[in-house]
Amino acid sequence: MAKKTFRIVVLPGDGIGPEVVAEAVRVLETVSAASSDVELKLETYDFGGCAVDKYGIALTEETLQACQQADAILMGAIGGPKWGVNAKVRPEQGLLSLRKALGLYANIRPANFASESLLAHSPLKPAIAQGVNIIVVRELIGGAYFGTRKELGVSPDEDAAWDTMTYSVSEVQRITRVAAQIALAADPPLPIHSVDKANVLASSRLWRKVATETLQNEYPQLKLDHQLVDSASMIIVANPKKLNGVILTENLFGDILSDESSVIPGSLGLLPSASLAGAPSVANYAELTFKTTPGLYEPIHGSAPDIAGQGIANPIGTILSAAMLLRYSLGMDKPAKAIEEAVRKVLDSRDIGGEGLRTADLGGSHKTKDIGDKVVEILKATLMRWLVFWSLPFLSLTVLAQLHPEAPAPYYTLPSLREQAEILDRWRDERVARIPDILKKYGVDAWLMSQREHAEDTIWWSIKDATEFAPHRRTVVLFHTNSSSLTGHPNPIRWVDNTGQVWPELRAILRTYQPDRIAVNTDRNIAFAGGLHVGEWDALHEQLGDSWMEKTLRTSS
Ligand SMILES: NC(=O)c1ccc[n+]([C@@H]2O[C@H](COP(=O)([O-])OP(=O)(O)OC[C@H]3O[C@@H](n4cnc5c(N)ncnc54)[C@H](O)[C@@H]3O)[C@@H](O)[C@H]2O)c1
Ligand SMILES: CC(C)[C@H](C(=O)O)[C@@H](O)C(=O)O
Repeated sequence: MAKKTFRIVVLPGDGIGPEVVAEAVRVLETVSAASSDVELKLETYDFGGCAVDKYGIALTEETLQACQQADAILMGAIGGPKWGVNAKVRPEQGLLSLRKALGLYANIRPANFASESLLAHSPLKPAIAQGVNIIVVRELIGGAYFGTRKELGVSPDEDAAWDTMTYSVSEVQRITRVAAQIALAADPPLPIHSVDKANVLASSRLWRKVATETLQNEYPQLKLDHQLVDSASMIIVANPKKLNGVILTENLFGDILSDESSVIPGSLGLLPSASLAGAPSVANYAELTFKTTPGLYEPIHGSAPDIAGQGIANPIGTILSAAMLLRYSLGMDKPAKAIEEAVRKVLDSRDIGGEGLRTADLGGSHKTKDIGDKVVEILKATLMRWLVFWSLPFLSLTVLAQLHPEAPAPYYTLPSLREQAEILDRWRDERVARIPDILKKYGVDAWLMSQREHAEDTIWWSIKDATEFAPHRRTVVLFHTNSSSLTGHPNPIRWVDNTGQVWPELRAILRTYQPDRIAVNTDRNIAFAGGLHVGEWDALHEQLGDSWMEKTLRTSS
């Protein structure tokens, strides 16, 4: 089978950029070489100060075109004193143009500990820093960065300069949706802290209103609070865990707050970032419907001119950016996790079984390349273990065939029907055990399924006993969260009804349990086998009455 090819543009940039990118590139090459179905094609282009020196501009047409055609971009860092704030052409302009041209409106910057062993390096006391897990979701192509501006010395008012901070409803809606998707990807979902300056700025009042409405209307299960940016910046140093979850904020505030929170885990050199043109991919690359989410991935630090050229920069932030690239743009979550695991092992101290490697920013003397070598070594071992594991049946058949060239083709026997039923029931138990968490994730307290013989809910087939063929005359099932007042009852509670007794029992249970939101499967299009059919919906309504039906939430199965 032909390998699926992903095109990755690499922009090493300036200062320590090329040094840290070289290590992340080796990591991606390792993943590509070990994969039997994916090939990562990496192409390097000039971007930033190095492009200013060669071509007079930071972002050439050729580089822009390559980025537009790529599945994802890996960047190092750009800028430096050579092209400082007073320079005619600044590399930073190239980065802003690239973000705008690619529509990279969602900047995701996690701040957490890649290894618990780094706690001592935090500028905060360990008790305050331990457990910090903040993901800043920063709007990246609006606000003061891209509003109209006037420089000093330009008429009409030559003594003045200004920038304007503008936001539209749709710009706030789309970044709020990305924050919500990221919050929902965690289990349980993360709270969202929206940060603004609504007590002063008009654009912040719009931000607060639209973020609130979008979350209330589209993601009512998520928790939202609002913080003013000045107080949020105090909380980040005084009690950062209070902001654990997703910080949703506009471009300029996000630039500042993400730098502030990023130093908590010990060094700027540790943290990755992603800039996306849409919500991160949740599908796997092997699924038929998979589509890449274009994105640019870079460490959160700059070009660190003070240490450039010495081979001592910390490459971890860039290596973790490569992991984010695999996960968010290419749908390759498994190798992404393997990279994160290898990084943790490299950083974990020796007394807990890690390698304890440290670059100078973390008080050590290991070089950039030492860290890359070790990450690659551990990653290779993991990927090799997977390869052997998956090819074991194939290998043993090949060996068998060689030992007995005349032997008939080997075949597998199925287990007995009783053993098959035991296996199927074990799978069923695993599925049902996940349901309470799924209910919590989607913010419902219960899930009610009612059905008749010959009008079965499709979900039925995945939760029934292996030896059951169809629901009885009427079968009603009520799933609940284990943390509810129904703890002690089986989950699900199930009634097989031939006498009509189910309804009083169900009403009694609901009265004791008092769920606020009850999910019910219905499907208007697939009358039978797609959830409740019309007659059963009416029966439910008649038996439960309006007050309970108002608490139901119709979900299409
Ligand atoms: N996205 C980007 O490319 C980006 C981001 C921020 C700054 N910059 C640019 O980078 C240049 C330098 O900016 P700055 O000095 O304010 O910030 P910086 O992040 O480059 O450096 C700040 C401090 O952190 C240290 N540091 C940063 N990354 C490190 C790493 N991987 N390992 C070890 N130590 C590391 C540096 O040595 C320096 O002491 C400026 O031109 C700025 O505009 C670029
Ligand atoms: C280099 C600069 C333009 C950039 C920004 O301000 O967005 C940087 O600080 C960042 O956070 O990536």
